[in-house]
Amino acid sequence: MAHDDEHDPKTKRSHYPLDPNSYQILDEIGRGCSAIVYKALCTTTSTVVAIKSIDRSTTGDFDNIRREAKTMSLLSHPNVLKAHCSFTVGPRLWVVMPFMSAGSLQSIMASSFPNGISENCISIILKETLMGLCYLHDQGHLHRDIKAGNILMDSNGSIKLADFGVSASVYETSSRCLNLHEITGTPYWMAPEVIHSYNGYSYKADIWSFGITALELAHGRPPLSHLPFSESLVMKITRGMRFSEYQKEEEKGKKSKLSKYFKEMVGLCLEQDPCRWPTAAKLLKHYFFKNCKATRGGSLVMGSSDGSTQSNHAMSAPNILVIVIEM
Ligand SMILES: Nc1ncnc2c1ncn2[C@@H]1O[C@H](COP(=O)(O)OP(=O)(O)OP(=O)(O)O)[C@@H](O)[C@H]1O
Repeated sequence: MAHDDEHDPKTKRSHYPLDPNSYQILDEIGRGCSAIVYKALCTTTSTVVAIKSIDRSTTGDFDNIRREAKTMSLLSHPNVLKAHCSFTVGPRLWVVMPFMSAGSLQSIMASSFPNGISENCISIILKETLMGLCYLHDQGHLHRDIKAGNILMDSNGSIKLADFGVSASVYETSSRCLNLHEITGTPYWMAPEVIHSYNGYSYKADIWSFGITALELAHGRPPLSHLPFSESLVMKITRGMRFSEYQKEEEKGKKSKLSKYFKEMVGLCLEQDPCRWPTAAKLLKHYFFKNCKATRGGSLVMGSSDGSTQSNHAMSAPNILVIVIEM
């Protein structure tokens, strides 16, 4: 049974001290553009946590970062990574959050599934991600950087949407409209309308990135990733990105490993006309997600490279070779 941090009294936000001396840094997990993420032990709660340490001096828009921390601490959904607390430590902002021991889907694929993961697993991962996205949209937030690198998994298979580094709260914009005339996100996953930016960023541009993420999980990399960033942008703008053409190219001479329901679902996300992109709630009702159960209903069991299966805790991302769903 997947463990739900938000509903565990041991991990309630108020239990986490706003004092750096209460955290013992154990390891560096990774580095992003302006942050270092550490695995740490909270000595007062005896809980392992992740701490995102952001350097104020190297971040242009510190307000945006504070918004990230604020947004993360106010959220409460099993599929959205919540911050336990945040506070400043000298020139840095520390954001304390649950530690997701299996890492991101991108790092899991890089170490064990370079050509993508099975459709059965994809359907569960995407359904959980979409439930998190639905919640964010309902709360008036855009994510703006949906990709496998921002979908985190813990050792018992629960999935959380993370990294609000570029998210924006719709309710914090003065006009309360959905046109945020900024280009943010990671180019391969960005919707053409965001690149054009004449329409601004809407909820539905998250849906485009969600569709790109589905393809990333299926093939191990996002479409056009063989091109440099700038070329991939030009291609999207000048030629439009036709999902059917991309899929034909991917499957040239091979038997398709993807079902018609997967292709149909992704096709909806990557419609050329943004008006036709479904909302997250509508997409969740798609047949592709009908028969897959969320992990809290059962448990994600991860098979190791020696062929054995383990229910949880003992697995580390590099050992994950097959993921089977036990219902
Ligand atoms: N709560 C967490 N538990 C475990 N690993 C995490 C957690 N949060 C982030 N990570 C990992 O830490 C690394 C750095 O994350 P971070 O969000 O700073 O940067 P990024 O997403 O790689 O890049 P960017 O700067 O573009 O956001 C990533 O590999 C990420 O998967």
